[in-house]
Amino acid sequence: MAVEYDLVVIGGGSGGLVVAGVAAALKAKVALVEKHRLGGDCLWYGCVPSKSLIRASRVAYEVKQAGRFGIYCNDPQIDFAKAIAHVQNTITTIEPHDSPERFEGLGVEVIFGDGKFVDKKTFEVNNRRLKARSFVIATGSRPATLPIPGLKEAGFITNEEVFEITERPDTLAIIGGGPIGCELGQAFSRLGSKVTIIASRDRLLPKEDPEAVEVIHQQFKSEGINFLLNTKAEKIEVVDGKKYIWAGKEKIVADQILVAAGRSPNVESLNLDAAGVKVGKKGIEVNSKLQTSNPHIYACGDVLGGYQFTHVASYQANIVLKNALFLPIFKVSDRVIPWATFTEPELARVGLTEQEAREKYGNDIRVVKQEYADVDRAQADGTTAGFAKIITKRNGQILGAHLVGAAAGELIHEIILAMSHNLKLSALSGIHIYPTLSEVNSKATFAQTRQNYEQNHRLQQMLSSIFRVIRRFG
Ligand SMILES: Cc1cc2nc3c(=O)[nH]c(=O)nc-3n(C[C@H](O)[C@H](O)[C@H](O)COP(=O)(O)OP(=O)(O)OC[C@H]3O[C@@H](n4cnc5c(N)ncnc54)[C@H](O)[C@@H]3O)c2cc1C
Ligand SMILES: NC(=O)c1ccc[n+]([C@@H]2O[C@H](COP(=O)([O-])OP(=O)(O)OC[C@H]3O[C@@H](n4cnc5c(N)ncnc54)[C@H](O)[C@@H]3O)[C@@H](O)[C@H]2O)c1
Repeated sequence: MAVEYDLVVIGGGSGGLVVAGVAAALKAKVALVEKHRLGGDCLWYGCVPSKSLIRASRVAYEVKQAGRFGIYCNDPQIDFAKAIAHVQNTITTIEPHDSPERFEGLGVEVIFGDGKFVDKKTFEVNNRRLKARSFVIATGSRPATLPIPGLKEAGFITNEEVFEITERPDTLAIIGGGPIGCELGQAFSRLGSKVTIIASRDRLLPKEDPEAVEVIHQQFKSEGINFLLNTKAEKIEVVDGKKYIWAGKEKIVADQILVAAGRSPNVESLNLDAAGVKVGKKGIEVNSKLQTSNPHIYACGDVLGGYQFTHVASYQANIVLKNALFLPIFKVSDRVIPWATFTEPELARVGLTEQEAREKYGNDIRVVKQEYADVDRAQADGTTAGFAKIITKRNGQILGAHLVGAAAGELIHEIILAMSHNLKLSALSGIHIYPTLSEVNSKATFAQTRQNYEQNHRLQQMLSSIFRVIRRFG
């Protein structure tokens, strides 16, 4: 039976927009169904506003720290509402890139509405029944809710409200020590809030290399950010307009509570049972071709509950659109998935951690660590905290890298490129501009070469003998 569309995409965020835009550019007939507004979490409540607020807070911090360079300023006067205005202006400037007009111009039919599947091949929205060769679910995620007694009654904010408050809370309690809790915790602290992060695990950012996280712990302590580890918020009460949070042995008082304790996939309203699409504990289940349990329905992005990043949603979107429009032969690989947490210092990673590499390859691995303090530019900039840790197989094949330090989120791209092209660690030894922070990568390779040389006693003896002989002949 003929169908109206090649592709119906549900959800117009980082994943869905890539699928819809590229498919339309390839001349496929595409409908994009969005329940709210195009752009998704990244534009409205995620990457864009958080990085804009972080920038404002970094300026405040640098002004406060300027004395160490002999530059004396009064403590910065912080107009919080103006910092938020910078955040909102950034969104407004970027938004046209994700606008319905732009996508309609690309040939996508944009339909606003909250629809549902009625059977395995039909999606219904605004009383219209859309039939397509393939569907893509890219509905993203939302903040996970916490069953903490008193939380709802006390009131709280999540990433969906935090970028719109115009009054800075004097005291802020954050539940969750993941990337949202840490990025926003540091930003609010630098903008003048007294911040306490309540984290259920034994360290902040538990998905990251423990040594790298220790650098963040030290920085947070030095900035007066309070964080409680191995602690859960247990109950909340409001007394005289203040929120009191019982957490382990502590009772924290806060003007505002930010919940950042993980994500839930947006699947409930889609009637996925009718479509034969299975949902697991974390999100929609897919195979390596990103097909759901119904092979004509694909899914990508946060709704899978896997790596929840904009660039991963867009990587997956590119696989989905090829499989959905042409032949389902393309597979995702998680060998080279990078990400960065934009605290200061930044923390970036790609590939395996040291522990994962040891579990997989036993003693066939090498770990090389290069401190920022040995990089001249880091000394000049006064950004000496941190290191690059690169994990390789004995033959030099790069398995993973963890950078914590200034501009780590930029510097890791050299390693991502090397890993993507299966280049060995030695590929990073090429000429690097002096003095730049990127020398942290080339110095790591030299450190590895030096380590190898120091362990190779035969080579050292041989060279010694050769030079002895050469010296005899003047
Ligand atoms: C505070 C914060 C900071 C972040 N910072 C970064 C960062 O620095 N770097 C990074 O890579 N990632 C970051 N992320 C993660 C990033 O925002 C997400 O991984 C990314 O947006 C996921 O894209 P997506 O397409 O899966 O979902 P989204 O971009 O959220 O898009 C989903 C879309 O589907 C729509 N939708 C939902 N339900 C339905 C329905 N039933 N019908 C139709 N439409 C529906 C939504 O309205 C939305 O437009 C951050 C996230 C947060 C919360
Ligand atoms: N720079 C970036 O790329 C960036 C920035 C922010 C968010 N993100 C994405 O958004 C996702 C969601 O971020 P997140 O920080 O909400 O989630 P997360 O799941 O990564 O971290 C949440 C943390 O909260 C803890 N937690 C859960 N329940 C708790 C409780 N009751 N009390 C105390 N702690 C509790 C968890 O142990 C976990 O460490 C991230 O995983 C990431 O994929 C990315």
